[in-house]
Amino acid sequence: MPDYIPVLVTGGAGYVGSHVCKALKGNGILPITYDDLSTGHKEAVLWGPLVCGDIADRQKLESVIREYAPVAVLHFAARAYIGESMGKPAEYYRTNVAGTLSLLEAMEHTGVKRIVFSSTCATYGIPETQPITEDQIQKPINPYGHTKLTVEQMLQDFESAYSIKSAILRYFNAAGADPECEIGEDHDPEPHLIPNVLSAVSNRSPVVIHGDDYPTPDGTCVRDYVHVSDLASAHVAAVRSLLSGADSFSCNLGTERGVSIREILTTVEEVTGRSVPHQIGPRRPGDPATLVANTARAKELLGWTPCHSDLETIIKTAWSWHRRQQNKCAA
Ligand SMILES: NC(=O)c1ccc[n+]([C@@H]2O[C@H](COP(=O)([O-])OP(=O)(O)OC[C@H]3O[C@@H](n4cnc5c(N)ncnc54)[C@H](O)[C@@H]3O)[C@@H](O)[C@H]2O)c1
Ligand SMILES: O=c1ccn([C@@H]2O[C@H](COP(=O)(O)OP(=O)(O)O[C@H]3O[C@H](CO)[C@H](O)[C@H](O)[C@H]3O)[C@@H](O)[C@H]2O)c(=O)[nH]1
Repeated sequence: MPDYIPVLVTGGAGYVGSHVCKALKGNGILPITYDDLSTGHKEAVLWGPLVCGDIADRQKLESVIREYAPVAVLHFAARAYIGESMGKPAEYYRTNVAGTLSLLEAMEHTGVKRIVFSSTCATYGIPETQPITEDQIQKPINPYGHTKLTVEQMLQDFESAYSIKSAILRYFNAAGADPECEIGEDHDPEPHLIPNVLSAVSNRSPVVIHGDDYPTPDGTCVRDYVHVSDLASAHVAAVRSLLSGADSFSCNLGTERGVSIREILTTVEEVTGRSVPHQIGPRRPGDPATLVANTARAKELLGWTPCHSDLETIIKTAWSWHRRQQNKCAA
C-alpha cells in the first residue's frame, strides 16, 4: 500500500474537482473532498474521503485540516454560472469571495501554505487581442469574473502577509468526461453548451443558441474547449510544482483553438450521427464574443500539453457519459 500525500480538495464532488481527484489518486496524492453538495454529487467522490461542509464554516475547515494534515489545498468550490451571476451577484460574492476568505483564514490558522485556485478566462473580460496571454489586462464583464479576480488579488495579499503560495489556474471552457466513463458533467439545471446540445440530440427538443450576431466568423460565440482530464493533469503538475518549492504563478489552461457554437453542433452531428434540433435566441448577458487562450506559460512552467482536447474526443467522451446517465435513468 503506497503512502499517499494528503491534500484538501474543496468542491471535489463537482465536475472539474472530481476529475482532478481521480488524477491525484493516480499520482500518489490522496484527495480529501470538502463539499456542501450544492451542485456536486457524493457518487462522484470515489478516490478519497468526503467531508460534507460549507467553505464558509471556518471552524469545520480547521478541524478537517487538523484531522487529515493536508500539505496543500486545491480550491474548486464556487458558484460558477456566468448568466446566473448577472442576476444573483450576492450569492457569488458570498460563496466565491467570503467563502474563499474563510478558507484562506483556516489555512493561515492551521499553517497550510500552498493553494491551487480555480480561476477563469472570465477574469479577462473582453480582451484586446487573442489568443489571450496572462499579462493582458483583467477587466471582467460579469459578477462571476469579478469574484474570481478578487480572489486572485486576495491570494497575492495573503502571500505577502502569511507566505501562502498559490498556483492560479485560469481555465477556459472545461468540457468532455472521464475517458473511462466513471464520472462526467452533471448539473441541474445545466448551463453549459455541450451537455445541452447532447440533451437536445437525445430528447429531440431544441437547444437555444444564445445569439448569432456576434463579431465572429459565423456570428456565434467562440470559446476554447479544454478536456477536463487535461485540466486534471495540469492540477497534478501544479500541486507538485508548489510542493517542490516553486514560486507562486498564474497560468491559462486552454488549447489555443477557438471553436464556435455552430462548429460544436456540426461535430456533435458527426459523432452521434444525429441532427441537433436548435433555435436561435437572444444573447446571454455577460458573454464575450471570443475567448481563446495562449498556453505558452503552462507549457513552460508545468510541462503541460493537452492530449485529450481535440474536439472529437471531447464530444465522444461527453456523449458516452451522457448515454450512461440516460441508461441509468431508464433502468
Ligand atoms: N466548468 C468550467 O468550464 C470552468 C471554467 C473556469 C473555471 N471554473 C471553475 O472551476 C471550479 C469548478 O467548476 P465546476 O464546473 O466543476 O463546477 P461544479 O458546480 O460542478 O463544482 C463546484 C463544487 O463546489 C461545491 N460547492 C459550491 N459551493 C460550496 C460551498 N459553499 N462549500 C462547499 N462546497 C461548495 C459544489 O457542491 C460542487 O461540488 C469553479 O471554481 C469554477 O469557477 C470552471
Ligand atoms: O444552452 C446553451 C449554453 C451555452 N450557450 C453558449 O455557449 C457558449 C459557452 O457557454 P458555456 O455556458 O458552456 O460556457 P461559458 O463560456 O459561459 O462559461 C464557462 O467558462 C467560463 C469562462 O469563460 C467560466 O469560467 C464558467 O465557469 C464556465 O462555465 C456561450 O456563448 C453561451 O452563451 C448556448 O448558446 N446555449
